[in-house]
Amino acid sequence: MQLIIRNANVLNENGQLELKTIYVQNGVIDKVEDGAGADMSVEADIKVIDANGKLVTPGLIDMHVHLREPGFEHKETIETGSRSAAKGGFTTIACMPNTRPITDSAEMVKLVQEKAKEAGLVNVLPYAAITKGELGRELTDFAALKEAGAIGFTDDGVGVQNAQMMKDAMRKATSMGMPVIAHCEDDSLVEGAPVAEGEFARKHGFKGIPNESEAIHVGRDILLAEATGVHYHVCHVSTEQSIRLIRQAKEIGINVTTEICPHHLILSEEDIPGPDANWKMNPPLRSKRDVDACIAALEDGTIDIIVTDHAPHSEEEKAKGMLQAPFGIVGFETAFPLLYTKFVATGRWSLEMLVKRMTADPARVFGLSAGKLAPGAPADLTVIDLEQERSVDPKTFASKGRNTPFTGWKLKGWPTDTIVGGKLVWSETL
Ligand SMILES: NC(=O)N[C@@H](CC(=O)O)C(=O)O
Ligand SMILES: [Zn+2]
Repeated sequence: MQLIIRNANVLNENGQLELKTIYVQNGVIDKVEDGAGADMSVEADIKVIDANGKLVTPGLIDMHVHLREPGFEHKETIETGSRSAAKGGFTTIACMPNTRPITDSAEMVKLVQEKAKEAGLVNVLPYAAITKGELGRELTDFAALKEAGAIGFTDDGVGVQNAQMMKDAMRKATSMGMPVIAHCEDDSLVEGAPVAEGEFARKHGFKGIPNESEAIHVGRDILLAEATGVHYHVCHVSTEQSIRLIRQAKEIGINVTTEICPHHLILSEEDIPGPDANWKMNPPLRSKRDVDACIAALEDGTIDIIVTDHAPHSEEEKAKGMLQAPFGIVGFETAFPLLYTKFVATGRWSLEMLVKRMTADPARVFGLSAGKLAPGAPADLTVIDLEQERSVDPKTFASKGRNTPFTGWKLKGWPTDTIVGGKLVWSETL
């Protein structure tokens, strides 16, 4: 046996917690036994982790992250991003291609994989661009990118503006059994606007980003997905209108899935305290009405999964102010505690639902072998202390990014140990 985790509180099929002992061999879960497990004497070659009754879940999965390497190493590297993910309890992450150069060639996909392997922390799955340079003009070589290991196609960071281009991409992706993942944004409606339309924009004299700039693409692409049969996945959904369209499309059997970020479930534009770019992200914080629609959609399954959209930027870049600073906030190290504190500790959601939307559901949507805690599954596991309470302090982040609107928030449910392929890659006690 390679690793034994005893005293693990594990969710059973009925969503109840049960004490288990998890045995790991060759990077795979070998068996899960009832009970806390004997106080095993330490044998030289077996590592024993005593979870002390803490929650143990399948490793968290994050299907929308920005690792910035190559090209923007001052914001993050694959190594610092992987460490930040591990600290947040994530064992599998899927990284976006908006690096410099853009991940639009087999060579770049391989580079990301090599750097991730060197870091040796979490599983990093690369997305590749839909169009060369994410410029929206010419499709990339989908076959070569798939062959190199890309798991899907996306121009995240920008929307594909041309409908014919998107349709061609979907046709090609369908023929290869690959998903198209879309950042939904119509450029003509958002130019020069740093925040959503609403009270905050009016008060500070900013042009507002309207809801329909997202929903127009969602509606267009649902029709294109219907025509082409592609698996169409909507990035970081944030509006009532997009949700309405996705719900209707699902009802009539169109192959559409979607994701949401913690901040779009917790914050609205009314919460923005002032013109501070740590509150600037894309999509922007919307109205309370949108937040309520997002929560309800996650609860009824219209929204399939939770992602962080971890988007680190340097302090200098974020200090440029609301208009000039880039969009994006970090997400790995606060995601689980935020959602646990806000929705589970308050009794609105079951623990089971939160864990499912961050493990089994992303695995189902993207066909991954991860996401379950059972014999034969990869030994990717997260230990979480549901009782531990502390405040968010960006200075302690493993990420290079400090750009979060959640500084000082007192949260419960902090990951304490992260295991990938049977290897302890992060522990608060290390
Ligand atoms: N979400 C953001 O606000 N920013 C992302 C791009 C993106 O995901 O659209 C980034 O790369 O910084
Ligand atoms: Zn995006």
